Amino acid sequence: MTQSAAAPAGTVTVRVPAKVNVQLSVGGLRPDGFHGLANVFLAVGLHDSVSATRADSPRLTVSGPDAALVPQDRTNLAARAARLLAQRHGIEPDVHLHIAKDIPVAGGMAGGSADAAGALLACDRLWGLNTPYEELLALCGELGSDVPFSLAGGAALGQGRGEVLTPLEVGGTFHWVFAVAEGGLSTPDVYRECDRLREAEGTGSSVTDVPEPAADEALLAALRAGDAQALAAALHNDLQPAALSLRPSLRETLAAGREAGALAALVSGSGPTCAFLTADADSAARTAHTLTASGTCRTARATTAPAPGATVV
Ligand SMILES: C[C@@](CO)(OP(=O)(O)O)[C@H](O)COP(=O)(O)OP(=O)(O)OC[C@H]1O[C@@H](n2ccc(N)nc2=O)[C@H](O)[C@@H]1O
Ligand SMILES: Nc1ncnc2c1ncn2[C@@H]1O[C@H](COP(=O)(O)OP(=O)(O)O)[C@@H](O)[C@H]1O
Repeated sequence: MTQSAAAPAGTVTVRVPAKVNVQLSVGGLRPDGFHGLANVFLAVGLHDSVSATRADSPRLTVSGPDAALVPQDRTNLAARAARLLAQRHGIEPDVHLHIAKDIPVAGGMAGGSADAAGALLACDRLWGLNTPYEELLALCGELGSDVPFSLAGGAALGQGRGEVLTPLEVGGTFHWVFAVAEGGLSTPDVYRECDRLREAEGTGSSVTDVPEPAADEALLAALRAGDAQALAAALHNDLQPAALSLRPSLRETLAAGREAGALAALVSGSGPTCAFLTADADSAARTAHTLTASGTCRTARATTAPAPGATVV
């Protein structure tokens, strides 16, 4: 049975970061259709904001240059998050969610996951539920593999399908540039292509063929030390060959960033956004400028990491 929600408030707005995977090691395909991961997430300073306002029925709006690319029906991850939270507390999901979208859509930067985590926290506060953090994290895990990290932010090792988090220490600020591509890539398609490439190489792609992935100790030490050179040497993404196979033009984007002076270049998660680690803020600004002018991406943006997780503003 449902009851009406208590503790009315005006509007609650939550700011949520995008992520880059500094290590994405992909194990074999599990019987449940997911891959076991050693996924080292780093939250970066590109954000969406999710606002929750009381309403008579569920409603969702999206603003920002890429708003048209975001589903505005019940399939939106933010709307799903609100329904899940309401259902767990036996209340109606009557809320107007507004997403101010700045994270590239279908870009391998967990924008949808960010909106889900943001909506969960915003609705929790709007409805006066004050769900314990560990319970919010568990709800995030039900919504998607990357959603718990969007709530947590900072840096973390994601195991299982990425949802089992261990927070990681970061000893400094890292300067990144993100080259945003024209159009997105589907995450399931990229995992499927990874499996296809592994089969074609003759290594096999199932859990019995692929060794269980583990975090790279040198990479974790580089994060702890805030050492950009060491982190650059350790960056690794097992989905990169699959993303490049589906979108060969990304090779030119990666090359353009390296030529512009980045310490290292890699595809962000499932892509097609490309990520460039640079030595400092000046180098990041120069790299972003050169990449934008190169014509190998739609735009390039400089920012820093780590960023805090979902935060009520
Ligand atoms: C690849 C990563 C890297 O952080 O993110 P993106 O770069 O796309 O943002 C993640 O693993 C994406 O996580 P997320 O986008 O939350 O995926 P989910 O909704 O849980 O799953 C979508 C689909 O991706 C595939 N999937 C996802 C996670 C995982 N560990 N193994 C998988 O094979 C499955 O086909 C699944 O049905
Ligand atoms: N709030 C949302 N923002 C963006 N995409 C969403 C959202 N809700 C559902 N989606 C769907 O999720 C897909 C993946 O989007 P996104 O999370 O931005 O990319 P990625 O999984 O590459 O990080 C989109 O193509 C879209 O259909």
